Amino acid sequence: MTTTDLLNVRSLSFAYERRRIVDLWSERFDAGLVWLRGPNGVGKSTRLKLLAGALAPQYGSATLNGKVDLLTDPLAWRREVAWVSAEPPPFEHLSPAELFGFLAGLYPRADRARWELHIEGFGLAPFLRQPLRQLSTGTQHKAALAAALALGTTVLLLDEPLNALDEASLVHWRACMAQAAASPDRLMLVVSHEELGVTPTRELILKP
Ligand SMILES: Nc1ncnc2c1ncn2[C@@H]1O[C@H](COP(=O)(O)OP(=O)(O)OP(=O)(O)O)[C@@H](O)[C@H]1O
Repeated sequence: MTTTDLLNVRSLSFAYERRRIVDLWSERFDAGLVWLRGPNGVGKSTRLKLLAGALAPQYGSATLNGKVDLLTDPLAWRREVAWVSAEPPPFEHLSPAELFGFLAGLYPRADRARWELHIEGFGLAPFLRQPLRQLSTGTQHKAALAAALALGTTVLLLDEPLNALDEASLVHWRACMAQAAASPDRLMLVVSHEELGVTPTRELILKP
């Protein structure tokens, strides 16, 4: 019997100007929660950006479920992959509710009921109608996480998701990661310098 990897990264390469940061990166991922680790500057965020389609690789590609290719099917790829960067979320003029409404129009399996559960879990109800730029760093981050978690994508890429989360939000976030670790058909790929607080399906440690 042959099995197909959920995510197959093949020789992905990227250089900022002339400095090669990601060099022929090949990796196979199954479903679950993967903790991507490594020292500062090793290229963790750059890898997430490449997989998110936010940076274009200079060589190599990646395939989802043996079907959707990063380079040749970029629109289908984007519908299957959500990314929350370590930066404040884009569209700072939108409120958390508007952010989800906007993203829900782009992702075919976005689920409002699931989003509402994360709004409750992260204690975001009082902030739903305020522009993101008026919210605290942690609240903006939670709004981005709540939206991303509800998009129903096959892959969720998260860069330092534990940053700026208060204790109550960490409890909810850890429950989300534990659920991701048990998923049979979705991948949550997390870059974090902090301990996750749950057991990942796999740890992937990058070396300089
Ligand atoms: N826009 C850019 N232009 C030029 N170089 C960049 C740019 N963004 C990142 N780099 C460089 O690429 C390298 C990898 O950066 P990246 O952010 O991917 O590392 P990281 O492993 O996520 O680091 P950290 O743990 O500090 O977040 C670093 O040397 C960084 O200086």
